[in-house]
Amino acid sequence: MEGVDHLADERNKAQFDVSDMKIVWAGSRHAYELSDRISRLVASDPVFKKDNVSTLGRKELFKNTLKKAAHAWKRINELGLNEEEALKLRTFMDQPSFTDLHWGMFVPAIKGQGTDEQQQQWLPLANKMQIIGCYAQTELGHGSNVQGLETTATFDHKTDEFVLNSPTLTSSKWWPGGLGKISTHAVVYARLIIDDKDYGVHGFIAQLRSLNDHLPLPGITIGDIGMKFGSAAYNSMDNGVLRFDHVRIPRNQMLMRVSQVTREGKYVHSSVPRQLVYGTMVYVRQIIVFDASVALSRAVCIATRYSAVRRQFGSQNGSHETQVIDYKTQQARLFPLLASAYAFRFAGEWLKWLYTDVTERLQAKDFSTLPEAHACTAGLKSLTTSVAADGIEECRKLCGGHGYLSSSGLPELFAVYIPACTYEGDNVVLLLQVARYLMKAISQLNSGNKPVGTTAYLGRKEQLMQYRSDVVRAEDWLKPSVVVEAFEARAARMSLACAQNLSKFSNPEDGFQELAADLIEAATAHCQLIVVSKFIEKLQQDIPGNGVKQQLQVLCSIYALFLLHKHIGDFLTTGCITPKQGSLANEQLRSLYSQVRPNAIALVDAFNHTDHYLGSILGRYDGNVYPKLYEEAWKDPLNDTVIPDGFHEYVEPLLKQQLRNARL
Ligand SMILES: CCCCCCCCCC/C=C\CCC/C=C/C(=O)SCCNC(=O)CCNC(=O)[C@H](O)C(C)(C)COP(=O)(O)OP(=O)(O)OC[C@H]1O[C@@H](n2cnc3c(N)ncnc32)[C@H](O)[C@@H]1OP(=O)(O)O
Ligand SMILES: Cc1cc2nc3c(=O)[nH]c(=O)nc-3n(C[C@H](O)[C@H](O)[C@H](O)COP(=O)(O)OP(=O)(O)OC[C@H]3O[C@@H](n4cnc5c(N)ncnc54)[C@H](O)[C@@H]3O)c2cc1C
Repeated sequence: MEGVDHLADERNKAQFDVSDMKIVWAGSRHAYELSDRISRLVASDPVFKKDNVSTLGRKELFKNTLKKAAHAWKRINELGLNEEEALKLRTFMDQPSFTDLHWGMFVPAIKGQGTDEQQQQWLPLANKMQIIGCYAQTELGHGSNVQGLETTATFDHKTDEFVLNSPTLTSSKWWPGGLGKISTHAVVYARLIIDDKDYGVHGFIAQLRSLNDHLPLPGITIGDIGMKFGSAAYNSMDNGVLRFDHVRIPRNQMLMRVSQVTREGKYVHSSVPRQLVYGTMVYVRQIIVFDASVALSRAVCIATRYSAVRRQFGSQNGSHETQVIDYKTQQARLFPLLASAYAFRFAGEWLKWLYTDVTERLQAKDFSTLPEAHACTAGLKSLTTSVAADGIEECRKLCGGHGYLSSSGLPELFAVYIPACTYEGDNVVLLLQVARYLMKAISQLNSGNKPVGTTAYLGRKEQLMQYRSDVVRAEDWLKPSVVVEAFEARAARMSLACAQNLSKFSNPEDGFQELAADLIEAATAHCQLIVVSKFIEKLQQDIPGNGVKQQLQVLCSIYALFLLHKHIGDFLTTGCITPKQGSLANEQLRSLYSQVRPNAIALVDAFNHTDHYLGSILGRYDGNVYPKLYEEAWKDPLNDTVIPDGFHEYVEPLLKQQLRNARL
């Protein structure tokens, strides 16, 4: 029934004020109002309609994306939107496009690695979109191993230029988004060669296409790398291939904040750490953590609303069947994901703070927190994207058969989201970076170097090795200090065990390779500890709103105890808890699920997703699922005609043949 709220009863059950929770989720009243206003603006604009994208062919899809990107830019200018509002508008457009890389990586790379002069030269052009840029780092042969890149930038003393070259097939740039068809410029990562000496990988600004006719400049071979996973998904993006055949660029197009090449061809390294060449990745990884909470929240919102609408079994004397959300198995699969979406939101908020702090310190030439920022962004990017990707697929299964329909929104969300586990650093490779950071922190304990930041707990090594949980009742697991101590002890013991095993190898690198699987488990335990701790810290703040804090406390406990239950092997084998304490945690978890149940719909309403952004019939705000599913089926192009194309050509002759055979 149109106009009826089928989920009204569910909404009435809520024990907290959903409008206050919306503000907590958004981060502030300002962020909520901005997000609410821009999401509605996009939803009401017919150009941003997206319900047909999954039936478009690649070329049509790409053209449709260009149209939307251009329209977004037009609206941003017409409405005079600021940077924050413009970013939201592009987010709610919800179709990956070249502009993501232009604003998300090209511009930040120039800001982070360019000198003041270079910023003055390039940023005004980029900010007005008079040039469009991408981030060309990965090659056909190397992605994770950045030091292994093969593209060269050789200094020519005579002409004061660099010569960009792709010496091998494997040195072809491969993957950069926006590169394939649209970018006019790129930040290209290449090995700097001066007088036959290799100075390693540096960033260079290169023009790729003419600003007059958009054709590739001489010496440049460029194109799209082809279809990717899914139908629409990331195929709206022109991930590209690029080869240079001795292409010349002026010397001042090397990004020179970290190191410089003088007119005389002298290489000068400034006081800035060389790792700042990787700074754009740190910036984007931090955004990706926040984005993981959004992606997961969309899937959870769809699965939760649909689970309240869907009924199976349990009818007695003609009464309603049971809502599937009331099945304990459904709750045990769904509610930890709901809790994770909130947990990642707060971890993302904290990471944004950490990133801002490290950026301010860098300006003041304090580089001390850079390793911590790298380890935290790498680790949390890995943890949150893996959980979000698996979580979206779990939400599809939670919606049964209808979850597999394109109109559920879940297949598209999954297909577009899963590369997050790979781009900006493969998740395993990034966890190994965290493990290196942890092993380094442990190796420095004996030299009196007190670990700080997220590794501070390792400084209490002796105490954590003695730790035994004192939980005696299920409710004890609700105490934040009890949870944090157990997670700290587990993480510390796993890391210390790795460090001890590493010390048995004469060559530490051999040991690191051999123990890599254990090391990533230790790194995961460390990252989970960070997320749990940041959730608990959030709850120590003043959180206004009727019942809001109580709901968040329940979600925080679910997040922590679900992890404890899932990784019970770690907690038991490290001797942090006993089997009895493990089963008490599980008992508490069951009780927490029952507490979430009446609030579940309101907790997903608090994400404030519009129906346009969700793009899901199963997740509609009004819960009017069946009539809309039925209506949508008839819109499929196959239903344009009663008899499909090809029937007369291929199937009818078969049927006729059978008929003839039968008559004979
Ligand atoms: C305002 C607008 C915003 C718009 C929104 C934007 C959209 C955002 C959403 C994104 C959505 C879609 C975008 C998708 C686009 C995808 C883009 C890409 O994928 S770009 C390519 C990304 N590539 C990678 O991530 C490669 C992964 N590999 C690496 O990062 C490294 O090479 C590494 C770390 C694996 C290798 O390290 P290794 O140890 O072998 O090498 P080094 O010798 O280089 O390092 C030694 C030393 O340095 C430390 N280190 C490493 N990395 C960093 C870093 N980034 N920062 C600081 N320090 C770093 C390392 O720990 C070692 O330290 P040490 O103390 O010596 O042990
Ligand atoms: C959709 C998408 C968009 C992208 N956009 C861009 C872009 O705009 N610009 C850009 O420059 N790049 C981009 N990339 C490339 C991306 O950054 C790389 O694919 C990513 O960094 C992973 O590197 P790889 O492909 O070399 O994987 P590989 O390193 O080859 O990984 C293959 C396997 O090997 C494992 N492995 C690798 N090294 C180790 C190790 N040391 N120890 C243990 N296991 C290891 C990995 O875990 C993985 O299982 C994009 C990629 C995708 C999918």
